[in-house]
Amino acid sequence: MSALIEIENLSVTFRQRGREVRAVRDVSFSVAARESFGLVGESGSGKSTILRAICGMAPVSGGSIRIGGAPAATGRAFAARVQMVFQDPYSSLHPRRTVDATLAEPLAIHGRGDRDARVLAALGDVGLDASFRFRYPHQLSGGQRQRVAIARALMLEPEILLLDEPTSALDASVQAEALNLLSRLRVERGLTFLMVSHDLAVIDHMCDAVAVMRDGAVVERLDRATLADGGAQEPYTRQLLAASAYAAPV
Ligand SMILES: Nc1ncnc2c1ncn2[C@@H]1O[C@H](COP(=O)(O)OP(=O)(O)OP(=O)(O)O)[C@@H](O)[C@H]1O
Repeated sequence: MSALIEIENLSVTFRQRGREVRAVRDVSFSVAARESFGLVGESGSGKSTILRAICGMAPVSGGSIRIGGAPAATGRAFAARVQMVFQDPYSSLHPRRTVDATLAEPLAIHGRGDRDARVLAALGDVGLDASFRFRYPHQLSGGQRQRVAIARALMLEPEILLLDEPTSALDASVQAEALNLLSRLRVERGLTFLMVSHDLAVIDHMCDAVAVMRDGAVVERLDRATLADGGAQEPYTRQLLAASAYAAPV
């Protein structure tokens, strides 16, 4: 099976006040259709920048990003295939827009009909009943807000979700519910996930394979079984494992 997401020798360089920050250095990995792939690493290692580069929101200075064999692009057709869910739904949802308006917006932009039915179905898909439809973000809990953000990302029926620490702003119990919701939606809709987390327990729960990043580069790639067996080779990965709450099964 050919890869759905192919990242080859990707470099991203920010220029700030005459100084260059090489946030991503020569990174390569690929993600098969319906796979869930994780990017882990400490803060500042370049994980979010890779997701942003895929969406055309970071200055790519080398290498290539291909989606379904074609160069990643911006624009409507791309947005319908690839959607992003951010860490903090409070800042990613418009404070003065109701849930209804938030969910209907992508439909209007892309000229999709059946507005009301699609909005209600989307709410149901993320476990929210119709009473949430006309609420504003401040009238929702953190977990409910993230459900709305996930529903919005799914409105155009994308193939790929880019998930940037999607549950790290949530309490532990709510976090588990949101992860279960994402897992269920992935299976039901045949989605492909590329997920950033600093938490190896989350990655272990969600991902088939993972790339470990440090200083903008991938230091190790592991599949889930190797991660769970404590088979990481790189000292840096072992440090991350030791530092996270993650306990490998014995
Ligand atoms: N717009 C920007 N301008 C300049 N430098 C940036 C910009 N965005 C990110 N960087 C830098 O790029 C590097 C990688 O940042 P990135 O956000 O990708 O890391 P991360 O691994 O996702 O970290 P975190 O887990 O804290 O989100 C950091 O050194 C960061 O300061």
